Amino acid sequence: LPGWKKYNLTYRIVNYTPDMARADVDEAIQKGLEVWSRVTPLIFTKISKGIADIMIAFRTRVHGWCPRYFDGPLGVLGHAFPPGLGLGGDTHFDEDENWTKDGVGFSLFLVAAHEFGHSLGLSHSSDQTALMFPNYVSLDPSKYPLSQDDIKGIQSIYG
Ligand SMILES: CC(C)C[C@H](C(=O)NO)C(=O)N[C@@H](CC(N)=O)C(=O)NCc1cccc(N)c1
Ligand SMILES: [Ca+2]
Ligand SMILES: [Zn+2]
Repeated sequence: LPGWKKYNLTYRIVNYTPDMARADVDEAIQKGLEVWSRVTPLIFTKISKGIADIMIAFRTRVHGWCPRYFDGPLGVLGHAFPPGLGLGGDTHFDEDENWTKDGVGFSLFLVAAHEFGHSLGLSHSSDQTALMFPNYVSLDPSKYPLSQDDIKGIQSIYG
């Protein structure tokens, strides 16, 4: 199965976007993870140093040893690697985007929830109502962003 072999996962926010208050970034990431932990036995624990299962960073263009790169404003908003050692689970957000809590720009919460779907083993869905649909649809973040398709997908990995 393409998932993690454990339910207790750690995450670390390696750096912060200047677009938002740190507390708002922490909250958006935590809520993005909660979207998935609500429907699975998964437990996420935040650590502030060392190597976490899910390393989260804001990057631009070619960055570090990451095999994928970003494309400036718009287009690709983020990418995440499927479960595994090293880069596995890691999530990068394109710092050339305008990240926001509830204003102009892209909702960090919504994009994070989508990326974490990848970090947990999901690929894109053709269901237009799914969070894992390839294209960003600015849903009202307060609404429950998971569709039945998302729930079926994640529960097929983490029973
Ligand atoms: C080929 C991939 C590296 C594309 C990349 C993605 O899917 N990352 O997970 C991405 O950033 N796709 C954009 C596509 C776009 N510019 O509309 C996106 O918004 N993905 C994040 C997203 C956020 C929230 C909801 C949904 N459905 C998708
Ligand atoms: Ca971009
Ligand atoms: Zn995606």
